[in-house]
Amino acid sequence: MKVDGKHFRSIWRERDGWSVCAIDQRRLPHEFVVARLTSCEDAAVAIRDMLVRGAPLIGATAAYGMALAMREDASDAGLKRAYDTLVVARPTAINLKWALDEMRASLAPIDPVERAEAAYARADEIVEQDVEINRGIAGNGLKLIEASVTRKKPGETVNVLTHCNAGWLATVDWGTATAPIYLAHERGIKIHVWVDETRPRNQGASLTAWELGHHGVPHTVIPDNTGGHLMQHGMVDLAIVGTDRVAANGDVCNKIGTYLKALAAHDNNVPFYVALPSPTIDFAVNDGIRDIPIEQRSGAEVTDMTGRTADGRLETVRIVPEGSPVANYAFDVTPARLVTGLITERGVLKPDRASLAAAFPERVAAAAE
Ligand SMILES: CSC[C@H]1O[C@H](OP(=O)(O)O)[C@H](O)[C@@H]1O
Repeated sequence: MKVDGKHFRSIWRERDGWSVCAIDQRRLPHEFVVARLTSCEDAAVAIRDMLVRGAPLIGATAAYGMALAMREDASDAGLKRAYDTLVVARPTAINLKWALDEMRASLAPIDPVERAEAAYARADEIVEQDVEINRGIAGNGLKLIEASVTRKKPGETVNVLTHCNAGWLATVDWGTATAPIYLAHERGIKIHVWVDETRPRNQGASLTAWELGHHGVPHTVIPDNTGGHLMQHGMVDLAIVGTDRVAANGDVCNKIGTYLKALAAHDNNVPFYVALPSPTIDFAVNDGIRDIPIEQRSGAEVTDMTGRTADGRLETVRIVPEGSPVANYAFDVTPARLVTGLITERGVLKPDRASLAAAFPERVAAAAE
């Protein structure tokens, strides 16, 4: 999307034709730094350390990681080593394994001498497919925002709450949860976004607020615990969040705290939507709460905060007493019963197995192979 009028994507192939550029999201919102990935290991570290993050972008980065690997060693052993290196970079977003499976399916059957070129071509397809899918999510989600407009007085603003960052920074472009928001904004609909800061890494405060602000979308950053109060007082017309993995039964895995927002939305009759591209559906998992692996990250993400001092320096400070144990669960799972609908590129679906299978039969078949 736009950064002060200039179009950007979150990841792209450098002009040299082989290295890969990605916005270093650990540096935002204070610095806009573009990192250059030149090896499979670079891609794996970028995913693990959250230089790039967000399920679809993790998948795109892994796809280019496989292409970088094929430049280094296109043998069968090299292909396996690259897959095994990248697939363990983070455990929860299914897009990582989906992208690697797609790359391996394209590369394993062909002559190793052809693999590097084929890998870049397939990775480019995955990148462009993400953008097209997210445009579809935008159009399908827009209908929900337009329905909200009809329920309000003329000229009133539609207030959307979102959690974490499921914006263009979490994908190649457009985002998932933010795609309908950007399209509504472009169509002149008066829209405002309540942005959950999303402790501990503050993807909302640091990334969602940054991208909405630089694209000109009205928004307000709120502490994570504010959403319930806003919903009780009719200040949220709908919630739209992203997801890292949707189980076949419609359970939704997303950033920690999503479940609590869904509970508040259910208690206040606020529509709670989840936006996702079909590669985020895991038809191999039938019970999200039981079977989706929840990443636990370093306690330093909880004990420390990084910010800009009054004189412009970036400083990291400790906010938890030395010696106090911390727990850092990066995701939780919202049961399907709390989800109003799943906004996909093929429409807004009920969060259940039959609806998901009917919309994406090819994904069901692939999971059964
Ligand atoms: C469109 S996927 C966005 C999804 O990914 C985020 O997790 P992380 O920042 O740890 O990669 C969060 O769960 C978002 O909803």
